Amino acid sequence: MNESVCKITGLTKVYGRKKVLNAVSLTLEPGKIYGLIGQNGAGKTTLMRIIAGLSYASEGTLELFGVSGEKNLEHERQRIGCMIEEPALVPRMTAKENLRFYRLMRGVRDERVEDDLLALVGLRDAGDKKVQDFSFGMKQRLGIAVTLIGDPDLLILDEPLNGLDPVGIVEMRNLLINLCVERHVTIFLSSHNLPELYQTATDYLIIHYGRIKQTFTLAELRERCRHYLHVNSDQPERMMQVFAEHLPTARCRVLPDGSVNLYEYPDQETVAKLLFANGVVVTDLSVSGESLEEYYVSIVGGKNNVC
Ligand SMILES: Nc1ncnc2c1ncn2[C@@H]1O[C@H](COP(=O)(O)OP(=O)(O)OP(=O)(O)O)[C@@H](O)[C@H]1O
Repeated sequence: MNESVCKITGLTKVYGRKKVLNAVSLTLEPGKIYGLIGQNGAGKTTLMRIIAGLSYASEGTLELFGVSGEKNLEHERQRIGCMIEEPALVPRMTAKENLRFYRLMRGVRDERVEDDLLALVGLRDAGDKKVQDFSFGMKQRLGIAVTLIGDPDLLILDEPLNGLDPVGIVEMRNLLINLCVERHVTIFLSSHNLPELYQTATDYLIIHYGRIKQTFTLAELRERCRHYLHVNSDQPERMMQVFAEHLPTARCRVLPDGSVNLYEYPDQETVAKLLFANGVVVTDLSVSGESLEEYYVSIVGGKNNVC
């Protein structure tokens, strides 16, 4: 079945006079891990809360598993597991008691899920330990186990990597990939840890000031990140003038040392000839690749971006 897991059209959320989500449209397809990227306050949590039914849109439509309408959505949301901000765990209860509590709340009869889920998130030996004695990473993993009660088809995780140490991050990555590959869970997660997201997600969405600025797959990211032209010269300011005059549509990023990464440039030779013809001595002209982090900055702009 090829039905989308989530389809959003023209979604807007207004708080007071502020539009925190602005005409957001996106589709989440089954079997993928979507990484939602955006700076603080971009609207990531708000978007996730609306999909999860914890908040309502001011405008726009939301479809889950092919159905829309609030009444139907309420039913379909049983197929969603979500952890938005800190996992809601009861510190004085053990891990197993927490799972039991949520299992009963969700009306799942089979108590074997408690042990199964503890094993799945790597907490098999910590089931009888009180959550107040858990490390942060253990709480995050137990939080994920809670979201998996009821065998969800869509998992929404807001900053699940926050506060994890390097080992915890790798464990979380393996867990998420395993859930997607083995259990066919679609995952929608947000994170500021872009190097990690690069290794975990299959698809990306960049949200900027409440708007979806770009969506792309990992393959597209690799393709786009493969080439940019790094140009250095002995006259950085003159070089920028030449680019502004002759390559007005080229995207570029100025690095702190005055060198420039050019994206979507005509071709290497044209750029070299252009600079030469305008009396700029080029000291470096090389094609390189970039990271997700650099790509993100080139899309949303940073203080070093001038065009
Ligand atoms: N209940 C609320 N009332 C008023 N404004 C809100 C409310 N919730 C969020 N906002 C505002 O909406 C904007 C988006 O917030 P949101 O938490 O969705 O951003 P975010 O991308 O998740 O940021 P972060 O990376 O810091 O978690 C922010 O400007 C925030 O102040």
